[in-house]
Amino acid sequence: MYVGVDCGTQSTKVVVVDIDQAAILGEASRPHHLIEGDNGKREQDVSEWIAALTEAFHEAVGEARIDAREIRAIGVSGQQHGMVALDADGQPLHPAKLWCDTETALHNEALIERLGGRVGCLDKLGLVLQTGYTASKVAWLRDTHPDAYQRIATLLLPHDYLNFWLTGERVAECGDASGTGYFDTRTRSWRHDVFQAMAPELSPEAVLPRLIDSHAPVGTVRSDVARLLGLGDDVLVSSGGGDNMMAAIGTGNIAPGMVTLSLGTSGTVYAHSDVPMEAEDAQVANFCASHGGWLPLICTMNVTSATTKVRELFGFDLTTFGERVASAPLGAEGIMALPFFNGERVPALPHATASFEGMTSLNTTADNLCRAVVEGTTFGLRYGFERLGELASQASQVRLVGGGAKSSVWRQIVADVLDVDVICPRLTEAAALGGAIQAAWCDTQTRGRGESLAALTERLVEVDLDTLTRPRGEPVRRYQELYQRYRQALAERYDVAP
Ligand SMILES: Nc1ncnc2c1ncn2[C@@H]1O[C@H](COP(=O)(O)OP(=O)(O)O)[C@@H](O)[C@H]1O
Ligand SMILES: O=C(CO)[C@@H](O)[C@H](O)COP(=O)(O)O
Repeated sequence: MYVGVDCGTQSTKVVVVDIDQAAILGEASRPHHLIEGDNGKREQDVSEWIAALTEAFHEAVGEARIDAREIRAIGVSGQQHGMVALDADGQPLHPAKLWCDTETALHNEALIERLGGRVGCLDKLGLVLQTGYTASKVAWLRDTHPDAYQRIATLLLPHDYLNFWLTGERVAECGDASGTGYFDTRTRSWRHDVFQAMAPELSPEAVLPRLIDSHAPVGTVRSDVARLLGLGDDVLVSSGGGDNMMAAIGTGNIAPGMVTLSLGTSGTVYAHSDVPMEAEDAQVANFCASHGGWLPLICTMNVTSATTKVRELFGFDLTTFGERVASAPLGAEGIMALPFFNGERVPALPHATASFEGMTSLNTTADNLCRAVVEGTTFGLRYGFERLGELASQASQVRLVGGGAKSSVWRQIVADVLDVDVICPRLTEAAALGGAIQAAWCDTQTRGRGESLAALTERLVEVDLDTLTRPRGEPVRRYQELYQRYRQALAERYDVAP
């Protein structure tokens, strides 16, 4: 029996998987609260992650009707890029600053310049720093909270922190480490020189966690945590990884030829690559995968965060929201949303704000505004999909995950806007499933059975044929025109090349 945990932006999900029966026996989630500020601040209290994990774990195990002592290993997935700065006692020095925090955008720009611009970043890191990466958050802490900064003993990412809570070990792995901004994604190693340029008072040898391979264990669960969760002795914790890396595993995207697209708080599009990607476009992040290989990725900051904002304005539940989107005509009668409620990463517009264009006294209806925000976020993903070049365009099918993938009308909009077949895995909580699969891989590698990751994903990742959605001729053509209008708006308003 294996457990996968995914600490996303809005909630922590837990799944219980029986790999012998190839069955998902239980799943549960608990929400987190976001600490927001007008200046782009997006933070979370790490104790909420622990509480959510613990509660969701008990519920998922209960639903699975198993004894928790049957669990052999746990794999943890986490929202990428967040900064968890710990003191010498392992206590957080500040709430976790999240991937979607844009308060640190100016620090990011300064770091890029310090590293020698786009060329210097590529040379040192194999990717160009983007708003939200961990490095700018460390620089921000140094500027704004020098006392806390001076006391940093360990710098972890969100999933590293949960691994630390589970095991007491301060460890990192290459997939999530790729998004720190002080890690060379080609050689899969920390860049101490880059770290020191950003944080000269700290010793990288001391504060950066030990790197392990994706299939290696972080350690075993500490006895007090084992008691809290009802686990037996010697429960392994696998390396885990960033949520996109783990969702790659959970969608079977571990070899070339497949694309995963996530409609979560963020929107992401990514594909496996056997070699590091030398992207022309700085917006493509050449991340390492958490299963070996690389996972070139683009990320937009406004997907369900934007749709939720509009949905809640009208007081709609998810079902009503889906019905309203479906009942508005394609193109929302001329209303187009640039949904940058939280700035944007791709395209790089950290200070942008959201706008709805083309509103008149006749077309300004709740239905049209709901449809426009879904279409606008999907246009953003098409922009990202195009940046991935052949890696995306050669895919014959896109695997759709994240909360928004549960909406059939949104699946159709994605298929029509991207002009590609889309399908969901049976478990759309793909990052949590990826955690459980990686845990099984780690356990069987460590304890003898030696099952390959490919064999495990083949057995455990199942697509849901009922969700297969194909692009339709006329809507594809109409969305092509509307996407051009979206690009035109980006060019006029923000100088993004058309
Ligand atoms: N049927 C649906 N239609 C639109 N949005 C949905 C639907 N179901 C869930 N969501 C949204 O998905 C989001 C959660 O997605 P998830 O991938 O779990 O996010 P994260 O991992 O970033 O926390 C929530 O904002 C939720 O409102
Ligand atoms: O920053 C990125 C990817 O680079 C985001 O994808 C985060 O990893 C958050 O993921 P979700 O909470 O939206 O799943």
